[in-house]
Amino acid sequence: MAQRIDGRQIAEDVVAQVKERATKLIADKNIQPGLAVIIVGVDPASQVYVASKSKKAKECGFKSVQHTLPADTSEADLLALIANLNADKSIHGILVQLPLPGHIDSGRVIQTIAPEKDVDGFHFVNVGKLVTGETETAFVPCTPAGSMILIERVRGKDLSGLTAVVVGRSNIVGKPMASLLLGANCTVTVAHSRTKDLPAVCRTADILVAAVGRPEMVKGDWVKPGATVIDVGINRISTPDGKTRLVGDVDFAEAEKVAGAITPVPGGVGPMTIALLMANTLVSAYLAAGLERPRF
Ligand SMILES: NC(=O)C1=CN([C@@H]2O[C@H](COP(=O)(O)OP(=O)(O)OC[C@H]3O[C@@H](n4cnc5c(N)ncnc54)[C@H](OP(=O)(O)O)[C@@H]3O)[C@@H](O)[C@H]2O)C=CC1
Ligand SMILES: Nc1nc(=O)c2c([nH]1)NC[C@@H]1CN(c3ccc(C(=O)N[C@@H](CCC(=O)O)C(=O)O)cc3)C=[N+]21
Repeated sequence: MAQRIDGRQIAEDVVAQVKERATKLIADKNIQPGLAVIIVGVDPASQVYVASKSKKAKECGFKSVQHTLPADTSEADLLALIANLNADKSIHGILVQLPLPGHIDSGRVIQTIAPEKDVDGFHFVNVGKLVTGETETAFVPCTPAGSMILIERVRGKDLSGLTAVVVGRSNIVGKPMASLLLGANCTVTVAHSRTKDLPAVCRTADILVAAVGRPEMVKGDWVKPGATVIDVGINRISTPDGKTRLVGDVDFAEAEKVAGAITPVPGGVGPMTIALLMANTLVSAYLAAGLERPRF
């Protein structure tokens, strides 16, 4: 049976480090890291995530502000709020919860966030830095960055020469995940909906990352024996008793019989995403103070 990677525990370790360094920044420099989260409209699932982000930020000793805007907020009003937060010295991180309502151009919104406050790592400047290896000053998207920490906990820091397969090519998860693995000297394949014989491609992977949004798509016989499996998927499905439950993109019951190590859903990548958001906000505050970048 595969080792179960405890994302909740590892996320707690990261949060504890963030909190310690935030306390030091406040004591030594009188700078309190500040995170602003913007949510437009009231999607229940988004509200849960946003609430847990604000709670974690407070736990870390950050200033935490939340802007909840009505679903019919104009793009101009949202851009004006971002401009205010860009200019606000007490705010080091700005996160606009995605997806946004259809009448708002999310690309324009993301590119309006000052790159040095873009703790999601979605701005072109940060994307470019990641792809070119400028990781000293880049913000790396939280989900892939958190997934890398989980991979390193299992395989060690040296991933050179390992074969990695990332299923999914979104700008939020798949592409930055592939960049990080390539930066770590893995041989990387990015698979997607047009990939031929996906099971065979997946079976080549020493490290298999599933970021697809299809409940339990990756089956046990897609997994190379001993592989490290990172399940990014968060899918809410209905059960026969009329309730709902969260499942990943990997068929956990099957895959854990074959994999060397595997993340559960919930309790795997999800908590790491929130922990890395805190880490990125701390990094932003350190860089704004002219201090050396903390590493996680
Ligand atoms: N744990 C966390 O913190 C986070 C979890 N998530 C979850 O991760 C999952 C992926 O999110 P995201 O990247 O935003 O999703 P997107 O919908 O943006 O991207 C999905 C990707 O999967 C590919 N895909 C879809 N169907 C198939 C298929 N049948 N076979 C192969 N590839 C397929 C798509 O291919 P194509 O490009 O060809 O369409 C696309 O590249 C979701 O479940 C989401 O909820 C997301 C963010 C954070
Ligand atoms: N600008 C932006 N940045 C994001 O990072 C972002 C976003 N928009 N939009 C939505 C997605 C999704 N996302 C998750 C974060 C935490 C969990 C998480 O903590 N999940 C728990 C379970 C939570 C539950 O029970 O519902 C777990 O997996 O254990 C999941 C998903 C961040 N996202």
